[in-house]
Amino acid sequence: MQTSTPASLQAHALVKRYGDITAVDDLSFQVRSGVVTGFLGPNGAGKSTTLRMFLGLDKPTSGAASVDGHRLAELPHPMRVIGAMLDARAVHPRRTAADHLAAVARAGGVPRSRVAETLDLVGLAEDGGRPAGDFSLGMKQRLGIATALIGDPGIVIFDEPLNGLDPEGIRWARSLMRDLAAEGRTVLFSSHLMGEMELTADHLIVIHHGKLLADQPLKAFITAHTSEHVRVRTPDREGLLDALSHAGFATTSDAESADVLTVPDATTDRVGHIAAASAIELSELTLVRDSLEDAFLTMTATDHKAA
Ligand SMILES: Nc1ncnc2c1ncn2[C@@H]1O[C@H](COP(=O)(O)OP(=O)(O)OP(=O)(O)O)[C@@H](O)[C@H]1O
Repeated sequence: MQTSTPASLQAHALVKRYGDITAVDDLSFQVRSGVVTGFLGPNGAGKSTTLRMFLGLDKPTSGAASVDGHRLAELPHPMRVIGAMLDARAVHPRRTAADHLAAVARAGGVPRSRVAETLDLVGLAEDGGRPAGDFSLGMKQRLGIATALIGDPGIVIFDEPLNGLDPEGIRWARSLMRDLAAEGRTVLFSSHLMGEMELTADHLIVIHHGKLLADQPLKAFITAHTSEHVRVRTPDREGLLDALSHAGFATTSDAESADVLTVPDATTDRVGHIAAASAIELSELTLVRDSLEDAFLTMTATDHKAA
């Protein structure tokens, strides 16, 4: 696939109100090419509304959502610049997958040869002649992704692309997004599957109540909003509690199993050494790092209290 000139998405002081509801509230961020950017936020945070404004499907109340420095309406061949999958179910059920893609290609001034290429790319080469209404949810997702890619765009937006995909499909979609970014494209996707986002995204944009909460590399986000602790299991709980306390560690017990202790701000080397020095037997010694999900829940919970 060919990559067009460097592409990016830019939200500038973007606001969208629906009556009394402020769905998007003074949002500014930029999405870079060559990396996979995850768009994260709780239900109702304003993700879909923001994506719709980039695609010209919703008009900002104020501010601007630009694609390659332009409003979408100003681009002569938008489908060759940006492709999106917002709702994979938005396909006529009696139309075949190939006919659906051919109609989209025709409307976008894209050569018909892209239909077979794109069906192949998403693993539907054998299913192009079948009505989309007969497709499973996972196959519809693949067709939605094909629709986004038909114009060979430099920018792709996927809203919940992993919904309905089986484990093999999820792995496929993950590597597709990574490949698209490696080709220099701009990839923005939203997902509620945070484990998947952690495996797929390089960069995160986090919003809550329509406002920007974070715009940073995924690893930096996790480091900034989580902590590490040592989990240690011992048959001599009292002895270890005593030894750790003497060494200045504030230890908490696991609510579910009394023989498990949690030691914040410690290393496994240090805890292992303290235990050995007191001849205390350990049956487990693990450094536990919080996940993206932990980081996200911590951050949105904090913000909720502050709001
Ligand atoms: N057409 C509309 N009319 C009125 N309110 C709307 C409309 N579209 C969205 N909203 C409201 O705007 C807010 C943001 O919705 P949006 O769908 O953008 O959130 P989201 O982050 O995509 O949520 P989800 O993860 O649940 O899809 C919500 O309060 C929603 O009810």
